[in-house]
Amino acid sequence: MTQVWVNGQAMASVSPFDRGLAYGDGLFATMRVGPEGIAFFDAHMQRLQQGAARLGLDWHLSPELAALLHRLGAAHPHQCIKLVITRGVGGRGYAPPTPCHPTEIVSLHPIPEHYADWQRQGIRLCTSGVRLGRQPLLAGIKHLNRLEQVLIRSAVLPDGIDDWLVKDSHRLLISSSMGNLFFVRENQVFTPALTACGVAGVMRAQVIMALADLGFNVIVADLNEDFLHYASHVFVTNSLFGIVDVLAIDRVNYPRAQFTASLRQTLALIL
Ligand SMILES: C=C(O[C@@H]1C=C(C(=O)O)C=C[C@H]1N)C(=O)O
Repeated sequence: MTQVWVNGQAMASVSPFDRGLAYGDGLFATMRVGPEGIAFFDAHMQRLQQGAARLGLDWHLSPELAALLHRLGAAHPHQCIKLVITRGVGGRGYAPPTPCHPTEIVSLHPIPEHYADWQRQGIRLCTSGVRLGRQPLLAGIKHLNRLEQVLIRSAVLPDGIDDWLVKDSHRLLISSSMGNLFFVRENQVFTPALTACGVAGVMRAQVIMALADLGFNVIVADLNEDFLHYASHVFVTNSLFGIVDVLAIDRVNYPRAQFTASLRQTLALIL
């Protein structure tokens, strides 16, 4: 059974009037536990803090929550810890309560077994018919409103396809259903800007820094569909599967990049 803590209490429940439930009014982080605790813990907390500021949600990491997360991280290597922060209990309408008392939900999960295969073998993507709406106020943060992703993942993947490529309503390339995209061409690596929609993943930020250290010119920009043909290699990142090579998108095939394996090694991402 999934283990869960609500506001530090094991197996406690959440109010039916919690705004996370009513409006998706909150944020979340999905963190991989490596051999030495939660990977990129500070970066995850920083992104939650930035998301909270964007939503005007008065949340700060407390020593108690940090201690619980670190304790779980130490006790459950190679698992996934999910942290959900909501604005807490509110009345019936949209207007946020002041002050708010955020709800913190921590849960422990296995890492999907096929992610190790994805790392070893690479994956194939196919374009989703669901396009993301553009909302700069929410772009980049990992807020709880994920109905677009639910619609994307509700469709049955064609045979031999592992995940969806997701575009926005302007047909710009944004992400896979759950990871950030990188397109390689010679010494340049391009990744979508995510200023109108999408989630700026913690792994994306780590990979951007590591690529710069390796001497790549990393370009964060709006990318149109031409990039599918312009790129010689493509890979996708998220906090659980780390870095996964993309072998094909629709009818375009890509050889695996030489450097992604060593990047996985450098960032300690190997599953
Ligand atoms: C949906 C969740 O998180 C997203 C999905 C994954 C994943 O399935 O690999 C990883 C990180 C998130 N972008 C979740 O339930 O944690």
